[in-house]
Amino acid sequence: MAESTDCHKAQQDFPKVLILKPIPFINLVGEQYFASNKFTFLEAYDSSLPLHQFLSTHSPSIKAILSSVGAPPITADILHLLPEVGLVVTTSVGLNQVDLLECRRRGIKVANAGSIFSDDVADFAVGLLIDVLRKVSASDGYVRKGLWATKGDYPLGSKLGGKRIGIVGLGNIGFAVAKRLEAFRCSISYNSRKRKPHVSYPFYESVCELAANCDVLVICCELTDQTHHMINKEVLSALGKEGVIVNIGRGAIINEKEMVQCLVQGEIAGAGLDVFENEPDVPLELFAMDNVVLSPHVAVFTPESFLDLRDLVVGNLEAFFSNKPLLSKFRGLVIGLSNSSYCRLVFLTFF
Ligand SMILES: O=CC(=O)O
Repeated sequence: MAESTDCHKAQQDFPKVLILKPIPFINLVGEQYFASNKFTFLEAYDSSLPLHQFLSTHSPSIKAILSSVGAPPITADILHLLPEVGLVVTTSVGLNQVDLLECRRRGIKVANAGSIFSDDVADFAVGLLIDVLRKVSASDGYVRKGLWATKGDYPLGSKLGGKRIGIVGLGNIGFAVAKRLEAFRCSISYNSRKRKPHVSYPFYESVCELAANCDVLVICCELTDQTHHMINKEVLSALGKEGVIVNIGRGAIINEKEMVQCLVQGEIAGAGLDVFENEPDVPLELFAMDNVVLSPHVAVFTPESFLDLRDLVVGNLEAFFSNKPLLSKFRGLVIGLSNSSYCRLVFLTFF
């Protein structure tokens, strides 16, 4: 009895890691998956208290935050209520839900999911593209509705091989998409914040110019103030009537209203979309289009990648609570691949 009381007390003394919203797909592995004997989680979403009150009540014990896609943003206001926080770790690659500048100002370290999901996301991007070009989902629907027997052949799709692919954001994921599409004999060019010195693919400084010289745009960049609505009517018109857009980045990188208009008016040929501006809401017009393939923000990972995610997230938290550097594996990738998120991570963890 005394032992269990001691154990309970020890747990109460553990530093707390705040979670604002359940981690996506946590049901695949169970809540205990990220457990450790170095910290305990504090789940704000289980409390009946209003968030601000909850945070103020627990603020002295909250030393870190675990965030994820779709979780409430980690804003300057939230951080202001949590002066003891020294680390924000995310299960996502994207860090758009975290106020990075405020973290830097407060000396808070930030760690994302690094390259763990790059292969999964890249596979999915290629899958979406093949689906749009070769009408896989659309012809599946045709067969299921019994239309093959009554209406005859379904229109043929377009060949992937030989297509000119424009990668927007040549980070880890962009590279993985490019490598896969090279194997399909596509030609690759890219737009990024800066030309990559060791990359031989043609670089376009303007995304509009890239679009004008490509058949397909694959959006792989981060959502930032600079990339918000970067893909607009002008870019889509430059892509042209035969052009296809694939988005596995973030919905708001595309001006969704203008993209829908372009699709309705046949100003581009099709789209493969895993992300949307106001998830889980998807513009209704898209539902009726068989040149558009839709998925519910699932490109990101597979159950197989969860194990690596656990090692990285728990490893980063344990390292932080043991006053050790965040996982070195992570930094190595950062420097080698110069993905923009990683560069930020290096910046934030080395200041
Ligand atoms: O979209 C998913 C992620 O950023 O991990």
